[in-house]
Amino acid sequence: MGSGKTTVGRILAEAWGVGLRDTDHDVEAAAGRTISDIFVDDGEQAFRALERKAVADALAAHDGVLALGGGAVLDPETRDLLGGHRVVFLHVGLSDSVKRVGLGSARPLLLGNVRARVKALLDERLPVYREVATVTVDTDGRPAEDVARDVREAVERLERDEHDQHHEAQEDA
Ligand SMILES: Nc1ncnc2c1ncn2[C@@H]1O[C@H](COP(=O)(O)OP(=O)(O)OP(=O)(O)O)[C@@H](O)[C@H]1O
Ligand SMILES: O=C(O)C1=C[C@@H](O)[C@@H](O)[C@H](O)C1
Ligand SMILES: [Mg+2]
Repeated sequence: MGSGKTTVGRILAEAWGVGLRDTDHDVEAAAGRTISDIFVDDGEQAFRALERKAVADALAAHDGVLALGGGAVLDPETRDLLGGHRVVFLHVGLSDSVKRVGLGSARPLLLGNVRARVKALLDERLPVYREVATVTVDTDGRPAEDVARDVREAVERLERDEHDQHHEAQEDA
């Protein structure tokens, strides 16, 4: 949370001339309720199911940058949906994360002691984020523009490599 998905996503979408979609926004639009209300009324499991559907729908319909909810990759089926896509992990440490989300956060998973909750979530999730990511960029103490440039260079490098490998394979055939 607060790693810069929306901010960096917007810069990238503009640079590539594509659209930006955000599954948190899609879930709220589809449910006609806020994420906080969904968590309070129906619980996290119900939210993850709506989120999984939002990710599947977005991947099927949207050819651009997709910002995922911070916990989307915790769901194994959502992780499977991401196979074959470029997944960017914007790494943020405890102190920058807390600064960015604000101590008075309305996020359902941060209720209580924000710093302690962010630490627990980071500890628990880091291994999953690292496993799912094809590109990882550190965001601590760095402007969003610099982060976006690193993501762009890394993704474009991957695409060049894939393109070259594809041509080499064709030449060998
Ligand atoms: N690299 C950065 N350095 C400093 N502040 C940043 C950086 N990236 C984003 N921010 C600021 O941190 C806040 C959260 O950023 P943003 O909304 O982009 O994060 P997010 O990952 O989309 O969060 P969420 O979990 O709510 O979806 C915003 O106020 C944004 O301006
Ligand atoms: O980290 C999380 O689990 C969440 C992050 C937000 O993007 C929202 O998807 C929701 O508040 C849950
Ligand atoms: Mg966001």
